Amino acid sequence: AEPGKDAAGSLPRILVLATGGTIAGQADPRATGAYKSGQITGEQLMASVPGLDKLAKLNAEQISSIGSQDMNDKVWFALARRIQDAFDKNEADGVIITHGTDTLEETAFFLDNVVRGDKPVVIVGSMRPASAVSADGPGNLYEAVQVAADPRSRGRGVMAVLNDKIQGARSVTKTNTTSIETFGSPNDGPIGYVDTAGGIRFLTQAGGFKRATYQLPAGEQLPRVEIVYSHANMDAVPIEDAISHGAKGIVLAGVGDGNTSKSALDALEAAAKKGILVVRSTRVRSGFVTRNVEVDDDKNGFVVSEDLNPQKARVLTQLLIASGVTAPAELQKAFTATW
Ligand SMILES: NC(=O)C[C@H](N)C(=O)O
Repeated sequence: AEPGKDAAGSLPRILVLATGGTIAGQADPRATGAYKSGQITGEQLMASVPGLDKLAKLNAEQISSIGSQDMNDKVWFALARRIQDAFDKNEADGVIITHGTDTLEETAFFLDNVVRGDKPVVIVGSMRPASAVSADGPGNLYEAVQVAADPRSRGRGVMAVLNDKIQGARSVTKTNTTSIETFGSPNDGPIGYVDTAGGIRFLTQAGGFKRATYQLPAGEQLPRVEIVYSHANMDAVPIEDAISHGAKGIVLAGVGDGNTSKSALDALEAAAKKGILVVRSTRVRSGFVTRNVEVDDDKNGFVVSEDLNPQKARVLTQLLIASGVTAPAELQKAFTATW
């Protein structure tokens, strides 16, 4: 069979789940420069890109129409359930999620941890609205379909496809506020490249790491986990605030190797003693937070986030709390990428 086609020569079936974002954004003709996310439906988006029908059989559904700065648990749960249902019933050979870029990495990581099976899930967005000069959405959409439709994409977890790069859910992060070259993987780089004319080149083996999968908690809500951002002259107030608002977990966006001031560390230690899951991450863009080097994690009862940035460490902390994991060794193991 030709690449992307099954033995019968039919095109792969790709389910497109639209959530909004700038990729679906449109400038208001009366306003200069400003635009509103989530104005164009998934159906319209797919119809606007020539040639997609030669790559796959596409079926678009609208899950939400929001800017991803408003992304929430309700949409996350709807996405996870719809994807799992489509895979379990063999309704689709791959899924594409159109999404805003602001929280794209968090949705990618959440789905990477809850969706079972090895069929491709691709998340795609754009930095410019459809109505902008040199809009990047159409090319990103075309490349997203190329990746989702390719059998070599199986067993790679959730992938972010933007601006010719294919990046893994664990490592991808937004690195620039406005540039179309914004998504990067500071620790390990992309897992592949895609070009609308030249096709796909993967740089890593499929199935490179086996992610755990967590059950979706009942209801539409993940436990409250706060991120506390450390800085010079840091005190305990933000941690005390998190505790007073019922946080079940606190992620430290620490300075350097996931560190913070003595008074803040003492407050985090007190929180851990109260049964709040404390995870040390870092505001630093690359590297790994190392256990028991600058901070005595064993004594304090802390977990380190390894290579996960604060916003992703928060997602995993929520899933661990929701799954009732409490053993320190199990909590720490969950943060270590097994590849
Ligand atoms: N480029 C974008 O998609 C930005 C937009 N605020 C969003 O995240 O939905």
